[in-house]
Amino acid sequence: MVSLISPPPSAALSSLHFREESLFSSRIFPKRCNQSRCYSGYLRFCTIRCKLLSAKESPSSSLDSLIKEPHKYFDQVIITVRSGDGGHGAILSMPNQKVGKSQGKYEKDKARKKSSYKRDFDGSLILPMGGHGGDVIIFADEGKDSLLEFHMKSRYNAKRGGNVDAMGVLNSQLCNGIAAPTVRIPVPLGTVVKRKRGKLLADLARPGDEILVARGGQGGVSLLEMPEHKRKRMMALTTNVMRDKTDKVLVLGQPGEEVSLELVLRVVADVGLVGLPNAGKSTLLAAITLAKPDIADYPFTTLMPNLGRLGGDPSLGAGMFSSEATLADLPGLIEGAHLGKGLGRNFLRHLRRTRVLVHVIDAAAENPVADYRTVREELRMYNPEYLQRPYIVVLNKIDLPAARDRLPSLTEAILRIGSDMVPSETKPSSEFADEPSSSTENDKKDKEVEDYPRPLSVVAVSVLKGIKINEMLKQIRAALRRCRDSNEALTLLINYDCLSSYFCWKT
Ligand SMILES: Nc1nc2c(ncn2[C@@H]2O[C@H](COP(=O)(O)OP(=O)(O)OP(=O)(O)O)[C@@H](O)[C@H]2O)c(=O)[nH]1
Repeated sequence: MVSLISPPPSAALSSLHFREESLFSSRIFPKRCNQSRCYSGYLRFCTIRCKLLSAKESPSSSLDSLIKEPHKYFDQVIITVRSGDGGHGAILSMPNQKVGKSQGKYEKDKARKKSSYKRDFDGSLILPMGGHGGDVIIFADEGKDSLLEFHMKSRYNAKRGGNVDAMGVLNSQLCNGIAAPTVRIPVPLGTVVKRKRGKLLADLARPGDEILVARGGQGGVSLLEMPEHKRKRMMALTTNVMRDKTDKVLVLGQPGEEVSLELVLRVVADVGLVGLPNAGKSTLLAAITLAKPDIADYPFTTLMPNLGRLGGDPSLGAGMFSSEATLADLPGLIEGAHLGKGLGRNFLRHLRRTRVLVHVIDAAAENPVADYRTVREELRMYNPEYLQRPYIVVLNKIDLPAARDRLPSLTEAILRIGSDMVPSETKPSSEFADEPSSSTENDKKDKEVEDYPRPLSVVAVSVLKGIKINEMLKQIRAALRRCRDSNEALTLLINYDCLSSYFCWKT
């Protein structure tokens, strides 16, 4: 017997075992019980306890994995919501109101008062209804920044509506059942709500945007039960007269609906910072906004997008606020990011809403031009539309001699890459331009990259040492303004088109 209950291998299990043993010896088994029966009972007890413990442990272990790798979970989740059922109506009968001639004025008044039921504008009786079941609404809340909490709680149920609280007799005091409160679920700005593996329901991009995802059940109606000879007269007063037993289903409240939803967060930012790991994106964000991202000298310090708010440019006077913008610092991209390497694919979707991209390059790296091409290529492979966005290139770390010395040739090489085709015979003169074109395979790849527009500008900075930060800010704001202007022009063009087609149609 001792060998059978010898301590299990793992420490956790052994502590469990010894806890069981102490229970076994002290409380559960009476001293006089037969030994073999006691033991089998003990084993059964242990099994039940172990099952209970493992059932209790499982959520915490999944919680641990969430805490360890929040970047994998912060922007996508599946939740289930259920709206409340409607409350039930009631089956009522009319009270006896025989007012005899012998009754005095007081009794007559009382009887009249009693019969002053709630009536509609056309004089028909209003019978109480069961309360409406609670709706479920998802709304965009500026105070939220991730979907992580939905992994801990993924089910939301609204309450059912109240029943009509009646004792079976119609009277003027009867009220509708109480409507259940709406369950309002806050999500971060930029959350897209979809049916699980189904159609898109809403894109909650602005504060206050909301969507009703599950409508509460309607409350049941109340019915009047009448003897057959009185029904005809009563039906002139209300249609809710019960004719046969099958009508009773109308009294029951409608059930609520249950839906599984997929929530996907797409960060809302005007400017997206992209680049290889360690290029200095987080340092840049910290240098120009009040954001406090993690910064360290190793790749993938940034695990989740960081957001920062860029203040307006005071030199623009009243137009200062038009130069405000939100910046998103995304985790670094590496080659193969579009296929899921590194953290890339998880975050590339967060560029979707950006208007301008800032491509940060470590100018002191071994081959900054190749780094530049890698990131452009990853963007192209993920979504070619990303390469059509206006962007500026920031050559960072120019405080380091390695970067400073190669700055002119580096800038030139980068400005050569772009859709304003360089004649293929013209060999670039810079030290970097030769390297990727050494094989035909690479030639093809370069061509594809060079099919895309050139950067609006290339600025050399040191975000750590604060060198040329203002010049960079000027370029970012200029790019934003350019976007805004082109958007306005587009809107004007559309409006003009609409107007002209309207006048054509009129004439
Ligand atoms: N010398 C110098 N170092 C810099 C500069 N900017 C950033 N660094 C350093 O580069 C390292 C990486 O900076 P981060 O801002 O974390 O880089 P990141 O691009 O956000 O990196 P990931 O989080 O991996 O994407 C840190 O040690 C920074 O101090 C700069 O202008 N000059």
